[in-house]
Amino acid sequence: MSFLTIKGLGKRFGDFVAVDQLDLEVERGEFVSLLGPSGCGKTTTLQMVAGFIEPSRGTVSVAGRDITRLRPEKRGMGIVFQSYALFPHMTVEQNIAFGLQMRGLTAAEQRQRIDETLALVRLQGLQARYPRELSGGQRQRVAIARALAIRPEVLLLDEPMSNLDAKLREEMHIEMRAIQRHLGITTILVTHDQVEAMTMSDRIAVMHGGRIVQLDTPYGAYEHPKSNFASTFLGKTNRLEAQAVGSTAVQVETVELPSAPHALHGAVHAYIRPEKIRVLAPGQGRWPGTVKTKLFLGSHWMLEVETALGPLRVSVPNSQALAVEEGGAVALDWRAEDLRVLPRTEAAHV
Ligand SMILES: Nc1ncnc2c1ncn2[C@@H]1O[C@H](COP(=O)(O)OP(=O)(O)OP(=O)(O)O)[C@@H](O)[C@H]1O
Repeated sequence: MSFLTIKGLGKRFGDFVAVDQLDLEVERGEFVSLLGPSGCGKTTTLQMVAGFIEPSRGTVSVAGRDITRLRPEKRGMGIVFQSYALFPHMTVEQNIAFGLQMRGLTAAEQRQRIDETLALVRLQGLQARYPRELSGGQRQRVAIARALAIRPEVLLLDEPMSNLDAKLREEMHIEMRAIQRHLGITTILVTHDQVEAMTMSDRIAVMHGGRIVQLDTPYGAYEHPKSNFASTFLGKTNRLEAQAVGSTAVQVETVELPSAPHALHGAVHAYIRPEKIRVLAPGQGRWPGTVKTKLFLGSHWMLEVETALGPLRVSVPNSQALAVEEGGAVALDWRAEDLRVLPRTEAAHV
């Protein structure tokens, strides 16, 4: 049985359905991200799990116990918000100690817990500082320390990295993931940042319109998106308007393209990721093209190539020699199984 179970959870604000019949089972020690665009219902879902918003329907259970009507402070959950919500008039140590005092730990127990937690988030030596005397990254560590100090069974993270600069954010993803694994703490992260979700999660719940439209490993969600929404929201992709032909091909304009196996008929979308396309010398691949744009992005080049199928974005790793310039002729090719096929129309909410 799963550790954290969300069943038929829904929230209406007046006539507006913010979260619609959401089901999710999270295993003990698992890290699951709720990933989706602004307004898809991620935060509302997290707030219902935390107990700050009362659900219109459905239940939340932890270890088999229904906690849907339990007050937030009785749920034993650690929470880190985007704003960190530190107490400005308290030192780092006092911020961390607050939850421990509320739980009645003795002074000696508090001391030990604070020292352990400061070491865990690498903040030793800063316990006497006030939040205003810390950098953004340090403040975020205090917020994480405060959530972890109470040894929660469940950790809820609401866009906790979004105020950090890109480099620090990347470091924190790796560090936070290591801490979460080390403690084996069941975690739900809310984010609209797909890299964040992919780096940290065991599984990603892709959300759209108040529902989970795909629940998968990061690799599965990226490589095998099950909807047009998931396909375009996670990573970059080229989308072709096509017609299904048999079960292993599609037709684009008058051109037939072998594809990954599908069971579709009629109008479809065919997707090919930029990094799945190979750039070859003219005549050496199936699709002749002209390079319209060539951008250097550090780890890779991004090309836009005009072809008979339309403009295609192609990503070429920096490790690969790329002799072609803008205006130059190339040939493109890819493996049939990398051309994914999905229905063109989806249910209204997907
Ligand atoms: N108290 C409220 N009253 C009315 N509508 C609300 C309320 N809270 C949220 N909503 C609406 O519910 C929808 C979902 O909001 P929610 O904050 O859960 O989205 P989100 O996916 O977390 O987005 P973001 O990433 O922008 O925070 C939004 O359309 C929002 O406007």
